[in-house]
Amino acid sequence: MEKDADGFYTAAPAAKKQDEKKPDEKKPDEKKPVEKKPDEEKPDEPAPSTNTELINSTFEVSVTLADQQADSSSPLYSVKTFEELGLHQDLLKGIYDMGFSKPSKIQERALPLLLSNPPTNMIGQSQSGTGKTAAFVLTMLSRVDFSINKPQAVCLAPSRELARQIMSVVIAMGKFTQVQTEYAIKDNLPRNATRITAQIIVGTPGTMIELMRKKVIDVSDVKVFVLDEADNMLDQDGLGDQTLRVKNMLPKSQVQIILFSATFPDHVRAFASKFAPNANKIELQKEELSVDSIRQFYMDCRDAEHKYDILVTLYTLLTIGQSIIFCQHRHTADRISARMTAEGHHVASLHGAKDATERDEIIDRFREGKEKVLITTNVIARGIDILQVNMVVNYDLPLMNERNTTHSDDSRPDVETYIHRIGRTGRFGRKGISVNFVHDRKTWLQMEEIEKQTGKKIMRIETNDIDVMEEKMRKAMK
Ligand SMILES: Nc1ncnc2c1ncn2[C@@H]1O[C@H](COP(=O)(O)OP(=O)(O)OP(=O)(O)O)[C@@H](O)[C@H]1O
Repeated sequence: MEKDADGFYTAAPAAKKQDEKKPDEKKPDEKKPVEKKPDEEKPDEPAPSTNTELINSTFEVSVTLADQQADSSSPLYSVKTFEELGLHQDLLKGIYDMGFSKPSKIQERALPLLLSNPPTNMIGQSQSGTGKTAAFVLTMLSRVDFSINKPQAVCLAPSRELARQIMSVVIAMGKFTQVQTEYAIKDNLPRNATRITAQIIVGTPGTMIELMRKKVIDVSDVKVFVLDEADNMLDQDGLGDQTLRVKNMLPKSQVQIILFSATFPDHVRAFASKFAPNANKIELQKEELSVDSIRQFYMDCRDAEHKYDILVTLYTLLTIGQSIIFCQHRHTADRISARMTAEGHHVASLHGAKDATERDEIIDRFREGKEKVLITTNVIARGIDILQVNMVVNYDLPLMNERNTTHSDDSRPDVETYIHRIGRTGRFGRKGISVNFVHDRKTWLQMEEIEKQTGKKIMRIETNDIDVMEEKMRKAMK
């Protein structure tokens, strides 16, 4: 199969891990109030290594995997082949047609468990960009009886953008099968639709509930229920209620429940075990949560306005590959993009307040590389797989109060969302960098908490000398 313009199935060599240190004495003293941190307060960091090549998204996957074989701790490492995983010939053809030559570690470990009979539930965790989608898509495709024109597999995702992406994988992997598919996302079906006969349905919970309630989706033959970004889908502060309603509409027995995510915070893990009883579990240790191919940085900004100035200064660097800029609020995303556009820069903004058609157009343009810089909110923090994205900027750090609107004063950092946000880059062994903007004591402490919880160093890039800043960034991107 030809690769799409969005370059879904290409890969580049993995980044080498850097052993860099942020001097401890430069962190604010916990006991004393911390002043704003002007750049000159801290010495510069050691320059990152430049001995790797620029990301080349036209490299074939086999190159990446050959590289990865050497490191058995890599989430991309595998000793098995797809043939050994017992997949149907038509699915093998689909996989190879996508350019996959070997399973990744999560695929190697999860697929035998997912495909064994009788079907067993699964709670699977693996870092961002390591191939979880293929694991659950292959399971759905393997379990569907193509001679029956009724829904048999239902997959929920937290955003329409992710649902559309998952569907593109279903279609690509199922290319040599007779699979029929349908979306359950807003404004997709005609209002008078009466019955979906497709075997695999991918959507978001609200629309899925509506279609099941109206019996447009007949659930009686459903045998696989997948939650991608499962911790988010089950979180009572998020989509938990809706997801539970969908589950309660499915047949009580016979349904294999499959939960996948890069993160499973403790409070969700317990609920996940009830939601998917007796599940096989593949879990990550806390220190393994994010991949090492993402190099993390921060920039000291004097105040909120300085954040904007720095972002504008970074513009050329943001467009070397593609970049995603995450903001806390929709209005911030709109305001920054309007201002940058007025100043002659080319950026796009995407958030949940835009209508469905516009959202689809924006993400498609970004996928195709027609937009290089996307300013957005948490709406695309999870799952979105665009291989050319080599930089993520946390213009605002993610906070718990965005997740839980009933606790609007909760300014603790949302570490899970942080892990997912930076995971939009550095996918399947590619290199990527993330940059956090911090501008006062509060944001500094939030970032420090993220660093503590993820166990990964976040290195400083100075902002007081633009040339030095640019130079460092360019090096980091190599
Ligand atoms: N076995 C494989 N060989 C080569 N490329 C692969 C393989 N499996 C997956 N990929 C590619 O790796 C990229 C990341 O995969 P995927 O989107 O499934 O990651 P993920 O684990 O679901 O990430 P996230 O946690 O961000 O949702 C995709 O572009 C996918 O096509």
